[in-house]
Amino acid sequence: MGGQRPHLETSMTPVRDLSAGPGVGQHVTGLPDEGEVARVARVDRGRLTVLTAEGERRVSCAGAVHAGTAPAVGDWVALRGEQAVQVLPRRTAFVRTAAGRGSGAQVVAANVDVVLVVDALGAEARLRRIERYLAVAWASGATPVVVLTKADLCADVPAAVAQVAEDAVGVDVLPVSAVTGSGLAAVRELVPAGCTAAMVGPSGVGKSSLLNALAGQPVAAVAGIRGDGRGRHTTTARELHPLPGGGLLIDTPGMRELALADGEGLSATYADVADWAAGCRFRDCAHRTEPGCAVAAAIDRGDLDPARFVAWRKLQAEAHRQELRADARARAAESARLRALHRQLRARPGR
Ligand SMILES: Nc1nc2c(ncn2[C@@H]2O[C@H](COP(=O)(O)OP(=O)(O)OP(=O)(O)O)[C@@H](O)[C@H]2O)c(=O)[nH]1
Ligand SMILES: [Zn+2]
Repeated sequence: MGGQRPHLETSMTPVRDLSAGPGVGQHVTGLPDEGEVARVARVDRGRLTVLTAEGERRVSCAGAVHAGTAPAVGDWVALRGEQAVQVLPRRTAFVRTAAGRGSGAQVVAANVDVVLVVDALGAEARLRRIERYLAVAWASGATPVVVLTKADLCADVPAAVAQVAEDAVGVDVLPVSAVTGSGLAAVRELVPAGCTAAMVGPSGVGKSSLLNALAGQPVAAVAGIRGDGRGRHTTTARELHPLPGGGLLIDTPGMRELALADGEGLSATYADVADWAAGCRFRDCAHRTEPGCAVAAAIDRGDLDPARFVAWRKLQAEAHRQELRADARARAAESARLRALHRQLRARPGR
């Protein structure tokens, strides 16, 4: 979704970067409205909780913001006084297409660099489920990493990691335990200063525990010890959490529900790409250098985001690999049958 970063006045001293993007406190030029920028940490009913160099603030949205792009967690907004007057261009965006009814696409998190696809090692790895989250992550423009929690409950961590790694082509897979702290350092390294990460994954796999462990303090309520039943975040209203290393971690209910809402699977996520591909001249078009390739044409015209195409192709390749694996088993069975037949023929006297 490669939006342009706003041009920054380089003579200004950066105050503190609230992880990659315009430095907080810097002035942003090249925008209709000049002003201080801040990072959206929460959105409720049109009011924003934003992080600035001075700390957390609550601001309202100016009319122009109401009319234009609705701010999401992770957005950079230009402030004027106590109002957000503009949403700055996004680098990446997690989009939830509202099922049915025409409320359209909703951005649930913006400017995420790394997506932690969280699943637990305690139970059988859910490969299809992880794939679905990976598809959504790739589509956002961010880079996914699989984080397998509850390593302390797993008897053979390397084997479980290898199984997921074999399936999640080109994606790092990291085991971690919020209980023993093993693997936490490697996850922290994924979210250094200047980086914004977000978590996706089903309920109960340990996302809140992971966030607390990474933050080094309890910022999110963990199942079983959240007492008042008044919702997930009991100690803070933020959905964007600064980590000790300088990075930021987004944990918002919208992200948590993302892939579950998208149960129809990959074809629905990438229906547009499949539509373009159906228009190629050759039925077996690989969408590389073939003449009459409708996908390449759509990319050239700017109708199809190349990152989205790459994501789609990765998933296609993965589906193809699964088929080949099934095929290989079928071929092995077939050649065993033929070998047996040949042995019988050779053994037959008087050929
Ligand atoms: N043994 C072990 N248990 C863990 C670990 N991480 C989380 N848990 C437990 O797993 C349960 C769920 O943890 P949460 O952190 O609330 O999971 P969540 O993904 O945030 O769940 P939701 O808030 O429902 O989305 C809790 O009982 C945790 O104590 C871990 O690394 N090891
Ligand atoms: Zn093509």
